[in-house]
Amino acid sequence: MIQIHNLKKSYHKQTVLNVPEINIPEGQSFGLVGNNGAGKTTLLRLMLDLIRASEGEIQIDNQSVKDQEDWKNITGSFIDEKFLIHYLTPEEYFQFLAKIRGVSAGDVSMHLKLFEPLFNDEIFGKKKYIRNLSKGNKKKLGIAAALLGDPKLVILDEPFENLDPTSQIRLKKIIQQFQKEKSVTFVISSHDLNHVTEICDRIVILDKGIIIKDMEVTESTLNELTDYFSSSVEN
Ligand SMILES: Nc1ncnc2c1ncn2[C@@H]1O[C@H](COP(=O)(O)OP(=O)(O)OP(=O)(O)O)[C@@H](O)[C@H]1O
Repeated sequence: MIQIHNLKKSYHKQTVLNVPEINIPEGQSFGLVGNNGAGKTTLLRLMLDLIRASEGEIQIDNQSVKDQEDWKNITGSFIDEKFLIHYLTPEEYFQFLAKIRGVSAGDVSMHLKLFEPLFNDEIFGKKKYIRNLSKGNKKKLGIAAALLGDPKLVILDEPFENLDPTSQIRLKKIIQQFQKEKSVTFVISSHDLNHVTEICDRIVILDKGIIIKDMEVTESTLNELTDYFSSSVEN
């Protein structure tokens, strides 16, 4: 689904990301962890052609993200609040998305039904503009939007950040449902080691833009991650 080759990103001659090779097969849930400034968001932004690489290439579904367009039809994403349209209400935003993604009103309603427990009656029917939603509720809306229209690939930057504990558990269940029933490929960055090991099959640790570990998730992965991040505390 995603192929990364010789990827480098530099700012003012300083390399912030250097990834020789990553291949993410279809249906995999790929987790990205690393301390602040490790390069996680940079990698996700490069995947979505929001910034341009200094060297190298990313392909989604065998298409170069910087030169081709069709990959956009199969990709859903939520990186930050800038992805939303703040002067719309959530209802208007989903009507807009339905139009551009060719999703029927019935399918939008069915989709939003899946998110009802997560939305907790705080997002729709409140006559509020998106700009007036809380940080956590904006995030919930953005994730629901990313998953609309049966995307084959979904890219999420820190989806659990700013969500209350109940919402984190509800979101995890929704992601697991999409993994099981729709075989969506996920790329998820997170600082939450527990959640990321629960929902991902593979986890990559980035540090200063470099891949430190690339692990298939097993029963021992959470301990390995905890050991890795604790050792940085001791050093
Ligand atoms: N536009 C920019 N100009 C200069 N440096 C940048 C720019 N964008 C990102 N960087 C640098 O790139 C590095 C990686 O940043 P990035 O946001 O990808 O890290 P991250 O792993 O997502 O961190 P966090 O966990 O804090 O969100 C950081 O050192 C950051 O300062």
